[in-house]
Amino acid sequence: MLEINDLSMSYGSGTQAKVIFRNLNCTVERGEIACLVGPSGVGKSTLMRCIAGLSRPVAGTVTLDGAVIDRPHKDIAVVFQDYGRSLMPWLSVLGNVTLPLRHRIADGGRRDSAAEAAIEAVGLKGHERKYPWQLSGGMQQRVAIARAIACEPRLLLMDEPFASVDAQTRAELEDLTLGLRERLGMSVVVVTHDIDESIYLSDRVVVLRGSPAEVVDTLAVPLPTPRDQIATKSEPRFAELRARVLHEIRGERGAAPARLSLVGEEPLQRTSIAGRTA
Ligand SMILES: Nc1ncnc2c1ncn2[C@@H]1O[C@H](COP(=O)(O)OP(=O)(O)OP(=O)(O)O)[C@@H](O)[C@H]1O
Repeated sequence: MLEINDLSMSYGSGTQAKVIFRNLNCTVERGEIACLVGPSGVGKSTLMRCIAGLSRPVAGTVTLDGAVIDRPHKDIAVVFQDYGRSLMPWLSVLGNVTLPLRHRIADGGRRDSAAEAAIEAVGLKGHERKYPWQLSGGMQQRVAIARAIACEPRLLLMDEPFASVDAQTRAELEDLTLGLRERLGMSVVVVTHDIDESIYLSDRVVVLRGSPAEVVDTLAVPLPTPRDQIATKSEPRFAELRARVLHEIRGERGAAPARLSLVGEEPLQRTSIAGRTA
């Protein structure tokens, strides 16, 4: 559904040009959650901006169901880390969620209904008339998620969405994201620094490393669904995947745990950087 084809991106020009990534390839299937992980500064947010159509790559394409994305697209919604800056403090919860619908749904009643449904879906029913500053950080991020899903996107992009909330709220928002994907069937791409989170949320973890960055591995996550914060994270395969992702991020590929295929019912599926089974 989402295809990243030979994507190259750099900042600056001439001798000052800094190449962030070159000829990057990756795919995300319909209804799949993929997490992008990698060292700080590797280019994860830059890649997300290209996928969102907010930055123009210097070469290559991003396509959504075959259509080239070269500007913001109505079927792609973005949730950023900093809910404090992405919500409008002078608008109520309902006003914030309604905002992007103004250009899409002409009828005010229908617009409010769509926004109210999204607010209910993120568990904020009853808070419609409050302002962002009257809500906790986790609730504000729920408003940002409601605003994103109110548009019924085919692709939801989340850039370190839970980095600014406490651990308990983070776990709740992870489960909310999994539930929304289940209900709405959209594809989701998440940038996260939290390796446990990347495995818990993902169908696939995409590891970026290097300068220019490369997709050094794409790991299928064959953990049962629905996921559970305690049961899933207690699985031996969860610990194996965590070790594997950490090794990949650190560039210790040769040191990846040898027990991978010995624990659990099935060996972990390994896919190549193009997403093909290796
Ligand atoms: N607008 C810009 N102009 C010039 N350089 C930039 C710009 N945005 C990002 N960079 C540089 O591009 C590189 C990749 O940045 P990016 O924010 O994409 O990395 P990241 O992997 O998301 O980092 P982090 O995990 O720390 O958020 C960094 O060296 C950064 O300094």
